[in-house]
Amino acid sequence: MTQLPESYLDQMRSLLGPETDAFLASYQDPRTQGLRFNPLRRAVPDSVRERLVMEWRLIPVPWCPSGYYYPEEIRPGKHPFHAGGLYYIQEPSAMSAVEVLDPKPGEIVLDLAAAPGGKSTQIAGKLGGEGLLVANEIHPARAKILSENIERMGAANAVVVSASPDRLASRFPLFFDKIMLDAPCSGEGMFRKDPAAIGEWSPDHVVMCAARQRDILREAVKMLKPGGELAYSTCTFNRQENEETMDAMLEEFPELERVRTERLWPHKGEGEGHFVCLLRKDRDAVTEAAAGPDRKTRKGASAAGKRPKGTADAWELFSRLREEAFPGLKLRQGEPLLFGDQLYWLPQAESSPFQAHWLDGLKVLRPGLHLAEIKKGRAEPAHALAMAMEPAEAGHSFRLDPEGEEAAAYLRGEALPSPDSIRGWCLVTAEGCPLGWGKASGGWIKNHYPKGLRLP
Ligand SMILES: C[S@@+](CC[C@H](N)C(=O)[O-])C[C@H]1O[C@@H](n2cnc3c(N)ncnc32)[C@H](O)[C@@H]1O
Repeated sequence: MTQLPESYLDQMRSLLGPETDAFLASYQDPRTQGLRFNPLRRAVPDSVRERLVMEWRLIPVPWCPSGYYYPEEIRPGKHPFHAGGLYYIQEPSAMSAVEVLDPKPGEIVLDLAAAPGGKSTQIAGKLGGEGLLVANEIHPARAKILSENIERMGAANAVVVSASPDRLASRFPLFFDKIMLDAPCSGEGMFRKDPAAIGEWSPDHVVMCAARQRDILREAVKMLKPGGELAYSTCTFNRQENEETMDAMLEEFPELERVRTERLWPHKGEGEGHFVCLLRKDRDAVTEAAAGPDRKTRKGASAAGKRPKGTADAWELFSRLREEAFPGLKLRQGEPLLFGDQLYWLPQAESSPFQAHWLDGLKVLRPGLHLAEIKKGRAEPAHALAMAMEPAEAGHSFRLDPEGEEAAAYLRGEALPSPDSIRGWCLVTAEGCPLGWGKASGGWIKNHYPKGLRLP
């Protein structure tokens, strides 16, 4: 491993005292690998997960009930269950922050620095389809990966945007019950996993990261409802970016209180380093901002019962497709929304309506669940819809053995032979996990697995 900078070693000695040797010795340990099962895959029998736990020698992660360590030689990212969103591969310590935030079904949650989506997909799993997740990532290319991961895991009630924190704060003052801020940091906890990160580290970089974190936190506080909770996390060890950043926020915002702080250390548990602190905003906090986004419904904005004509026509075409191909489809509270020729289902939380025009002017990667592409006089089902469905909702589901050659062929984009009796759209599944769409005719299933996702 690359030599650690002397100033970093000094910092760790003053932070850890007599524990420093044990900490430094942990750099010689192999890095840990983790995966987290997706609670949204309700149709997958428990026996399937139990079998994987046995066959892959998975060991539970103590701080995350759905998390497991897996041995280095297992390659879960290459298995069809990964494409089917049965689990998300995530560094085990990183699973702790959402457990501390503890989102509940029905809540309105923001993940402010969300790509590639470890914490967002964990939040979506805990919401269980009820409530709303706004997942934001400032860098557009990373936001695309975030959106793909949210789609793969079948989260129907997630909106994905790419905005700076101040831009988002001006749209959503006092709107969120819970906020996750997994902040950009100096990444000291990643040195073992990613030795290249060592080269980017310097005391000045720590100072810059701490200043940036405080700027982002100020915007996060503006978006938190009175009584709401904010989990701040980093994968770094120094006090400036952790305790001192929290102290500065508590001093600046008297309406905040510290609920709990957790630190995970590589020499004390199995995993890289992580810091998490949960802050709560006083229920009676007096704020100057008006609660919630601008509530005026603008002309042309979608609102239940007053759909613009384009949306109404697209919804009609989608309804025909739904009747024919997935009559059992259950959509939670929400409303249809047409973006160009793409039809989405804008999710709604019971406690607070979300209006489409609040997204105007923001870079939106996904204004909710992508239902269909509208083509001339017909609707074609979206891949995201397949991933958010259970097999029982589809008119036809075509079951593949996840270990078999046909599942691999489907994920490579190949057509599959099918019984003559099946015609039309069918959901391709593996042990209750959706993989994507196929369209059957004449004894073959035409492959509709997206080209960009196909495996070599
Ligand atoms: C630690 S990573 C987030 C990891 C993510 N939460 C997960 O669990 O997969 C921090 C993210 O913050 C983003 N970021 C960088 N600068 C930012 C800024 N000024 N405001 C908001 N986010 C920023 C980075 O692009 C990066 O994706």
